[in-house]
Amino acid sequence: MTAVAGAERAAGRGEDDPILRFEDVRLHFAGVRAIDGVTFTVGRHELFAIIGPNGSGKTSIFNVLSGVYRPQTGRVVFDGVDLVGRRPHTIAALGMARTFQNVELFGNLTVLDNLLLGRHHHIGYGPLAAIGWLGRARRAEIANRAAVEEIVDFLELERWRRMPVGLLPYGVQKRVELGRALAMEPKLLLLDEPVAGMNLEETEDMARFVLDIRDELDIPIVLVEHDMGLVMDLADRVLVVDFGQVVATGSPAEIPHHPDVVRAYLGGSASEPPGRAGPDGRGDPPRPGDDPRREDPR
Ligand SMILES: Nc1ncnc2c1ncn2[C@@H]1O[C@H](COP(=O)(O)OP(=O)(O)OP(=O)(O)O)[C@@H](O)[C@H]1O
Repeated sequence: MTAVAGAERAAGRGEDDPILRFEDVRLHFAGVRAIDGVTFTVGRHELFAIIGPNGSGKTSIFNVLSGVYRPQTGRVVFDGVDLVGRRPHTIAALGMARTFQNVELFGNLTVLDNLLLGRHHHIGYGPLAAIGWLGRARRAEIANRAAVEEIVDFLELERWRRMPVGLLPYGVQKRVELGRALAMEPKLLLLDEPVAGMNLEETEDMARFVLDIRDELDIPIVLVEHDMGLVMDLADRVLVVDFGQVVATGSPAEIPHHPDVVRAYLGGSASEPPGRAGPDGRGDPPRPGDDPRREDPR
């Protein structure tokens, strides 16, 4: 970790000049209020987690951030640029990279080629130069390959670098997807359930890489994750949403004891200890389908 980044996080100074402002955003689908007036900021050195029961609006927030959904009202300001109404590829080019709940890679391409695809915003030359393999195209290609090799090194992917991604274990595929997002040299990384479906060893590896991205690469991260142990271990701050609204925002130490958070997860009183689906990192994490209160209209 850079000493500056750590000190700034500890002092909470990331919020004075946040990389991201999500301001009073509302996104409705017919009668469903997927996001209902949510506001938060993410600091420039921060690992910010979003948690909530199934159907509470987490993915919708990611989809608004990355331009998949356009909110009816509210502002999303990323590094000084208003994102509402911009297309996903424009937002990606502005420096917001995303991984998905399910692996979205080209299974028949090698690890190296999948990572190179993440560099397409950095190509910087036209088709003629590419056909002629002219100076500019050649230099860019060499630089892109060097950048990709650094990622291979950083994420410890050496032994699989020339293998088709489709043949690799699931945990490695998720790591390649993370690598492809890093290949974009993002200013902000959105991680959508990065350890979903992983075994313990793969989860521990992923946790280590996520922390290294924040601390060594100094890239701020927004994390949506059902694994509460992971969230409480990694996050600087946690936002809890339910029914599209903010329940609480606070440190991992504060959140499990927040009365409204306990109520949101258990539907019980604040004096009840967090239990099976409690956000304390001790109980089983809530899984898709766990929440009996909601029908998914999709
Ligand atoms: N495209 C859509 N059309 C209609 N309703 C939608 C759409 N996308 C999301 N919703 C609804 O918005 C609400 C929030 O859904 P969202 O997927 O954001 O929740 P989530 O917290 O990510 O859930 P999970 O933890 O299960 O992934 C749900 O009621 C969902 O059914």
